[in-house]
Amino acid sequence: MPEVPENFHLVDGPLTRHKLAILRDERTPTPIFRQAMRELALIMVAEATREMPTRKATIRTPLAETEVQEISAPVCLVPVLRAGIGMLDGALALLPTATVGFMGLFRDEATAKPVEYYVNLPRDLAEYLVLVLDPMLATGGSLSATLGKLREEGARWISCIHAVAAVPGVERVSREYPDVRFYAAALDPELNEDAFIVPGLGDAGDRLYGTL
Ligand SMILES: O=P(O)(O)OC[C@H]1O[C@H](OP(=O)(O)OP(=O)(O)O)[C@H](O)[C@@H]1O
Ligand SMILES: O=c1cc[nH]c(=O)[nH]1
Ligand SMILES: [Mg+2]
Repeated sequence: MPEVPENFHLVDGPLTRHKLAILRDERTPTPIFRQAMRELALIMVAEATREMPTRKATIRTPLAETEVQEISAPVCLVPVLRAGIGMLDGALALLPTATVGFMGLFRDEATAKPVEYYVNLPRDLAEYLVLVLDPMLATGGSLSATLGKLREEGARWISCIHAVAAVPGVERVSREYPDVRFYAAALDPELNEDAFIVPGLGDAGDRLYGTL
């Protein structure tokens, strides 16, 4: 395992490994791939919420008054289109009251640089705990652009959730955004000449939506 930055968290266990095995397998058909991505998102989101700030509240159970803890701010989920949508349903299963913002980017095939085509974020982003959803972190270009936009819009507390991250991308975004937390179920060593993650799982958007 390469040395990882402090703000990168590998979410590793039998269940994430099992889901990843399904996602990585080139024989996995689209509906099963989509289901495994949703399930992996559930696990990853549960892990990322562990660092969310909480506040005390007093409530009554049917028996007595007691002190409880609540997540202290509203949550905004930001899937990076298209592939991030594959994690949205799983995230909403755990955080059903979350607001959803959208970041539309695709990588130019020739340059691997992100091209922005749609942004729709809530006003007052500073008020939210922001969870970015994108299955793949390759060169880090798309995530860097996303984080730049979120900061511009005022976001302060941000965590990012990925299925597979590659070392070059993790090094880039963790250096550029040391106060953001990054979670992935796998950390893959390298990119190929087309900037695809190796071994990776291929093009996550194409595999989710059958556009191979
Ligand atoms: O770290 P990077 O090198 O920027 O690569 C990662 C990006 O590439 C993929 O999106 P893609 O451009 O394939 O768009 P899609 O989701 O619409 O398929 C992926 O979902 C990330 O957003
Ligand atoms: O390996 C990769 C790299 C970028 N985007 C993907 O979907 N897969
Ligand atoms: Mg794609």
